[in-house]
Amino acid sequence: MSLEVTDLRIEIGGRAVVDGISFAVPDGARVGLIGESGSGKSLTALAILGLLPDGAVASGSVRWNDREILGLPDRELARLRGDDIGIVFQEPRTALNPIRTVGRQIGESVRIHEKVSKREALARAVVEAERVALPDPERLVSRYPHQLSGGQRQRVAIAMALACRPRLLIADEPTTALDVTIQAGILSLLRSLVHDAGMSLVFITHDLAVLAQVATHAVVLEHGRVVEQGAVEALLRAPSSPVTQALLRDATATLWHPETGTPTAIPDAATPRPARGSAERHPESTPDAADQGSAPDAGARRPDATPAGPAAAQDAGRRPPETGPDEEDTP
Ligand SMILES: Nc1ncnc2c1ncn2[C@@H]1O[C@H](COP(=O)(O)OP(=O)(O)OP(=O)(O)O)[C@@H](O)[C@H]1O
Repeated sequence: MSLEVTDLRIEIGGRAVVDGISFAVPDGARVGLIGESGSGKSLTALAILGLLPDGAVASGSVRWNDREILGLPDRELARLRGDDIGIVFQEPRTALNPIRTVGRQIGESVRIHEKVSKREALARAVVEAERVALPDPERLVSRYPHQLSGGQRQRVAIAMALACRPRLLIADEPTTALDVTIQAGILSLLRSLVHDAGMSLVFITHDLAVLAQVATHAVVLEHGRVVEQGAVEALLRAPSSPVTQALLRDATATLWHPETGTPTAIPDAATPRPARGSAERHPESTPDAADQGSAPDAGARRPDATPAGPAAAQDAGRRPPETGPDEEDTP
C-alpha cells in the first residue's frame, strides 16, 4: 500500500504554512520528513491523518492505496487511523492516559479495531508489550504510565500504534524527548518492527543523524516547501540545498566531532542488515536495557561525552547500550 502526497497546501488564517508539498511513500519504504522547526513537518503528517487543528484548511491530494483520503469524513478517517495507519508522537506522556493501566490502553486499540473481548484484549496487550521489548510484560501491563520510564512509555505508545498491524506508521519526532542512549534503543526497535512487518514509515525529525538511522529516503522541508529530496545516503554525501547542509552540520555535531569523522559514516539505514536470528531482527529477544529506566548515568553517553568518530556514531545507532540490571524497572 502506498502513500502519495501531491501539491499539499495548508492554510491557517490565510497564510500558507505548507505550500505545495509532494512526495511518495511506496509500499515498505521508509521516508523521513526533515526540516527546521516550523517548516511544516507536523502539519503535513496531521493532514495525512485528518487531524489538522481547527482553522487549518488543506488542499491538494493525499492518496492512500490509490484512494483520495484528504477530506474524507471523520468516521472513515478514524477507521483508517489504527487499521491502516499507526501514529506515534513525540511525547508519550501526552499520548497515554495517566489513570489507565498501560495494558488497558494497549488492549483498547485492539478492542476498538478488532472487536475482541476485554480478556482477549488484555492477553493481546501482553503479546504487544513483549513485541516492543518491554521487560516482564505480564507484570508491566498492570502498571500506570507514571510508573514507567520515558523510554518504556514510548515503547507502550509504539505498541498501541502497531497493535492493529497498520501498513503505514507515522512517527513524529518519537525520540526527541528522550535521552540520547534511550533514543538509540527506540530507533533500533522501530527500524526492526517496521522492517519485519514490511510496513511503510514516515519519520519526522529535525535531526539528520536520527533520520539516517531509520529512513532510506528523505524529504527536506523549509518554510512549508520541499527544498530537496532523495536517498538519505546521497543527501549525506552531497547535500545540495543550504538547508540540508546546515542540517548535516547540526547532525554531525549531535553524534560526533566533525573534525574526526566523516558525515557519510552516519549510521545509515541502507546498510545491509544482520542475518535473521540476530538481536536486531528480533528486538523482543533482547530487551534494550538502556530504556528500561532512566539510568542515573544515562548522561554518560550524551553527545559531549560520546567518543568521537564514526564508529562511535554507529555504535550509538546500532547496539543497545549496556546498563546494569538494577536500572531495569526504574521509572
Ligand atoms: N494551530 C496552529 N495555528 C497557527 N499556526 C500554526 C498552528 N500549527 C502550526 N502552525 C504554524 O505552521 C507552521 C508549520 O508548523 P509545523 O508544526 O508543521 O512545523 P514543524 O516543522 O513540525 O515544526 P516543529 O519541529 O517545531 O514541530 C509554523 O509556522 C507554525 O507556527
